[in-house]
Amino acid sequence: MSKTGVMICGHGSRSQAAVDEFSVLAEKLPALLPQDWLVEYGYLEFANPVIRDGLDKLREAGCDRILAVPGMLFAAMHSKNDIPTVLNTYAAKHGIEVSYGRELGVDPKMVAAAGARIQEAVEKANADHGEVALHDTCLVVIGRGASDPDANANVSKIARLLQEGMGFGWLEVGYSGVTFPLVEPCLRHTSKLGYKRVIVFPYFLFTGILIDRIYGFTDKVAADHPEIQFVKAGYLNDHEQVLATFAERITEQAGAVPPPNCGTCLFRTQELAMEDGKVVITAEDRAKAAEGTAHPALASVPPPTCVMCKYRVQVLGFEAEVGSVQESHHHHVEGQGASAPGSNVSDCKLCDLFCTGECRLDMGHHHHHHDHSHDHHHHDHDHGHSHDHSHDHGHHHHHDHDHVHAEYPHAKHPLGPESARRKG
Ligand SMILES: C[C@@]1(CC(=O)O)c2cc3[nH]c(cc4nc(cc5[nH]c(cc(n2)[C@H]1CCC(=O)O)[C@@](C)(CC(=O)O)[C@@H]5CCC(=O)O)C(CC(=O)O)=C4CCC(=O)O)c(CCC(=O)O)c3CC(=O)O
Ligand SMILES: [Co+2]
Repeated sequence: MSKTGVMICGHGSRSQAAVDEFSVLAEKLPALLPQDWLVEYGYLEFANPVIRDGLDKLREAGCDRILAVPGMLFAAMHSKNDIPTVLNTYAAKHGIEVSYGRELGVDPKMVAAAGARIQEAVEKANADHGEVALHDTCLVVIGRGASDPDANANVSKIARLLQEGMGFGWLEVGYSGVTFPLVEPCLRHTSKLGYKRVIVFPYFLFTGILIDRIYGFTDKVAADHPEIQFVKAGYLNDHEQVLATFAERITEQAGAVPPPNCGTCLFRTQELAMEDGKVVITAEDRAKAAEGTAHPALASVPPPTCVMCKYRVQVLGFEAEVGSVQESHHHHVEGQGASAPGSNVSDCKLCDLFCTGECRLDMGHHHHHHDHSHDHHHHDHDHGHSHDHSHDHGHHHHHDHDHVHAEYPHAKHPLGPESARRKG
């Protein structure tokens, strides 16, 4: 008899409160799954346990089939690159089957959960400050923001479904980082529209550094506009419809047709970071392995996750990224702990009340991914000669930058991360 393990791959944070909230959700999930399935969780960044720890526990408990899911709202860098690389590296190392599910994505259950959080905020504001009609209220949805236009566009889609479903007078969409507009410029624009009440809703799973940033900028703009009621809505957290979506993302992997899966993407070569160097799995090898199976990515009508994927097809403005190598950048910040440098704004020279992200502005593109490591390890980023020292995550063999990561095309947009720069 085969034994099934479930691996929930969370984001992780330097904020202990964020990690605590995630673990509450992960511990509620087994109740929604078949009784004989074992469930573990782990984090991609900062927090412990890391994803490998959870996989170890499942393997040691005798699971020979592992169903992994990204604890992610949308398919961007983490869902499409980091997590599938961590999982496939583990599967290759231990000769165990690890299947990979889809992101939570655009789903009516997620929209219902978001709608409930907004409704709670509206009711509380009406009770505290008197009734304001939804037609006189502007909804602002803040997404995480990524260098993946499909993920960013899906935030807009969810936002529209919320505005239209609930009947708000107007809608604006902003992002907490990477893309544009960021929270502050978004709210400054919103404040010009003449709405009496503005509901700021972070479409986020958990609290953390970014929620503090979103609420922090909201307070800042609100202080400049006493004529407008700014209402901070709660984030998704462990809403029952979020839990139901997670459960579906797990169980659907055990169905007859597997869900679209970035872990077996037939359009990209993948690099696994094994302890003794990199292992390259070419797109051709993956296609060969998929022959004769009913993998949905092979269908003439691609599944939703793949339709607008910048790695599969040319997407306006992102043409350079088709077929780029799939690999993980996150080994540097894995398991550093919730008290990793930067977790405390009081240690920061640039920020007072919350992390604005200004510290990241002058890091080079590669440093964008490797910044945390520079405080702890010394990578000299030498190209083309082999290093004879070894260090724990064993990625040094392929740190030769033999391929270039496309930079986010609008990194310098004035309403993007640049807007956090303190002028003068
Ligand atoms: C504070 C920080 C960590 C720190 O340094 O402390 C942090 C924190 C968190 N991110 C979360 C989510 C996501 N992070 C990304 C992506 C990136 N996040 C990165 C940095 C940072 N993220 C630091 C602040 C940097 C700044 O100043 O803006 C980038 C830039 C660099 C990198 O990670 O290498 C990389 C860009 C990759 C690209 O180019 O696209 C995506 C999108 C994606 O998948 O790519 C998602 C949504 C996934 C989904 O869809 O759910 C959550 C959970 C939120 C929740 O609960 O929902 C937290 C927790 C928290 O807020 O504490
Ligand atoms: Co991240």
